[in-house]
Amino acid sequence: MIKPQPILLVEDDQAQNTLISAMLNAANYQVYSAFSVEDAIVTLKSHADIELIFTDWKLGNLSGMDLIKYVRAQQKHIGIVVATAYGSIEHAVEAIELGADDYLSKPFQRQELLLALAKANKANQLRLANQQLSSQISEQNQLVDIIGHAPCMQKVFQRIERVSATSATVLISGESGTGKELAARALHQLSNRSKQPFIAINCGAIPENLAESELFGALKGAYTGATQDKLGKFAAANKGTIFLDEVAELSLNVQTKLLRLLQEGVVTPVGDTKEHNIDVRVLAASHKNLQQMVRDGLFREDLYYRLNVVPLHMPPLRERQEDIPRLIEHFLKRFSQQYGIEAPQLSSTLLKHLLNFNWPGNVRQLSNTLEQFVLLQDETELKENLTNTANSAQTNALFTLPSEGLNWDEFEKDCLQQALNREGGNKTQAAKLLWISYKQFLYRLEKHNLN
Ligand SMILES: Nc1ncnc2c1ncn2[C@@H]1O[C@H](COP(=O)(O)OP(=O)(O)OP(=O)(O)O)[C@@H](O)[C@H]1O
Repeated sequence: MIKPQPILLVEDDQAQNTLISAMLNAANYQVYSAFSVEDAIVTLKSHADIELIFTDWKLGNLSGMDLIKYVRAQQKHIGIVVATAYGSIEHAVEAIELGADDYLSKPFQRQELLLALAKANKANQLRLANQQLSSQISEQNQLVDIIGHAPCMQKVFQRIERVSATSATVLISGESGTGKELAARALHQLSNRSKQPFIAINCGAIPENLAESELFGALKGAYTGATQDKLGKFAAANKGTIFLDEVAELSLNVQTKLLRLLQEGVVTPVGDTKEHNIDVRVLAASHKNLQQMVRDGLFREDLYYRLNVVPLHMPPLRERQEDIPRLIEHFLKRFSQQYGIEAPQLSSTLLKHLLNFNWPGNVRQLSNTLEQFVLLQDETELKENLTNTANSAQTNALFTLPSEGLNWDEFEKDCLQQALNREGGNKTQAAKLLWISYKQFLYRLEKHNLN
């Protein structure tokens, strides 16, 4: 036998109440009877399982209208059917406008009553499904602290959610300011390591000669100035997550040690002979093309594959313009709270400006721009700044050929020579400076007899 469905019957006429109760009981409803609006509210509060109400319109001092208002204000998923006096269509209209699902005009047949209740049940289910859907949608507007609703961001969210439960290494790519560190933090926060440390390191900011001891630790006396044992970042992040930003900047020597950690789960501090076990999840990021660096012999291929178990690409802001209004709202709120200043209103022309700008510095640039706007509240200056950035980006992007032209061979030779001079004859570094592979660099040196 199907479990009876709880229903609240609100009818102030004792005889009617008993009659309708009997009809409903026979149709497998579990009836809670109330004789006034106040009575009904008390019953609703004490029986959270009630999802259906059948109420009379006229109820002493109050009316069905007050009950509908109360229920809808509580946003409860409750189906409501109202019984109105014969001929009072205006009450029926009012009831529906206020959120009742159906009405019955008195007198009504048993069959009509059951049909109206079935309709209200259906409407109720739809409301519930809609609310679940919209709460899912609003979840997808943001994952931890990452805001984004564009389809490309939804893919990012899905991937983060899928791999956050694992300890898989993730290589996060994307231009500067696209939220790579934010994604790494989200991966950590959604993992079961979230209570353990999250350590972010900018590999490009550590001097090459200190990188090994910074990351893997060092024993006292291992190098000049090591007056005591030094705990490496990996050991500090034990059981947690380490985020290696600008991983492309690590020297080949450090890359080798990192590979050993990823393969064996051990580190050897500088000056130590023993290996130490470390349980750390490694996340890495780079805005450089690591695959190209592998081809150029600047990044270990085996390490690249170890890091790139799960690739995660953060799209540039210009490819998800639809997210800009949401981000603007987020940053205006954040900075106005941070500085205790009321958020300024954006004019529609400024908004258009912000939407059409191509944001070479991505979300970071948008955030900085809005921080300045909150502080200065100067729309003209903001527009000017954006225009200047756009112009300078354009000038930087293009090399201006002198009007008289140039001797290409001489120009190339000059660049090679200057790069060598600047890097003290170090060909690997000189090649990097010119953004060409080491092989290409050697080839060009030979071409110009610069060997
Ligand atoms: N989707 C986003 N939602 C909200 N804030 C964001 C988003 N993306 C980036 N930000 C904010 O923009 C700034 C830059 O983000 P983050 O440092 O994560 O970028 P990044 O890609 O790691 O940059 P870099 O390569 O220069 O280190 C931070 O203040 C971050 O909070």
